[in-house]
Amino acid sequence: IDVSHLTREQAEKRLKELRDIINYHNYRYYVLDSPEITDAEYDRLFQELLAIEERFPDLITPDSPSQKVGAPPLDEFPEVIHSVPMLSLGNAFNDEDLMEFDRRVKRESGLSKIEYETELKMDGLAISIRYENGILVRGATRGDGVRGEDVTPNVKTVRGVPLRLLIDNPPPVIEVRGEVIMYKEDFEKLNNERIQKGEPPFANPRNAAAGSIRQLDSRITAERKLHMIAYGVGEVVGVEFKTQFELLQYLNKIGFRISPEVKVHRDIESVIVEVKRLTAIRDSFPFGADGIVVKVNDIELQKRLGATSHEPRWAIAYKFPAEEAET
Ligand SMILES: NC(=O)c1cnc(N)c2cc(Br)sc12
Repeated sequence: IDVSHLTREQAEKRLKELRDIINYHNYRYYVLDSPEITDAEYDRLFQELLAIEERFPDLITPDSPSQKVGAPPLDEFPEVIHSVPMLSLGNAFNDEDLMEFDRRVKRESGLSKIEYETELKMDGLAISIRYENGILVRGATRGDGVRGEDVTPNVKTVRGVPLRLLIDNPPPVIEVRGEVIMYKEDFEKLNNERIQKGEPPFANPRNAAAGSIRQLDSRITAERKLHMIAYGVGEVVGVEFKTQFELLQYLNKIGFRISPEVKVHRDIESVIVEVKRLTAIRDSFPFGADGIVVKVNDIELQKRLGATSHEPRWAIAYKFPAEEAET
């Protein structure tokens, strides 16, 4: 695409337009799963942006879509300290465990009625992405919950991760947490390629996602077709939420994929019905899901219940029964 006629001022204006247009179409395609333009039209826009940035490299901004294709390899990952620890979840394996969870929440809160929210538990790698004034500034792995690895260049390549939040007046700080996953079909294709090349196949999509996000060369990460599904927040300054359900709607609005099948329940009995329904359709999802996360919906109550040193008291993961070995 010939951009030689552009003055610097015209280039700056056109780059801003292209960033907004391309970032919007990324959201349509990877988050809403409903593209408005063809891949060819998208590629033309992307090539125009690259051509202008090549002529005016100092006009490249951190939220440019060109920053999603990866950067030269690192020697190692810097360390990140999570100001809000990334906790893991306690497990429930049957209805009685869920009833016991409900009894414990009622006992600890002194309430006789608890509203719950359910989401899928994706089988991937937990990631925390920090945005300052709407710009992606850091992506980190969970690590041990307090110390993780800075994998920012890699996180930028993940589908469904916006480099700039899609709202006009973004909060000063928001850390979005979610699971980086690889779709089952992309996992199969990747393993076939690896076997063709005499490389060891990955054992499962979770290992493939973890191995891909922890690549020192983020250009390799960019080829691995990773997706992110958001499910919570860490440090937040300047925005508040009343319920978990509202938090998820906000995350979706600012540019993230969220779990399919999110529901609010007036009691644990309703949760148990939903657990049965989702267990029956567990193989229908394009990514690995290893259970259902059951959360107290009211954020104020979540805070009151708090957490142990490594698990929240306001959430539990119902684990799907181990799948019978494929015969
Ligand atoms: N929907 C959710 O909250 C969710 C989904 N998938 C996961 N692997 C995890 C882990 C934590 Br901790 S929460 C959560």
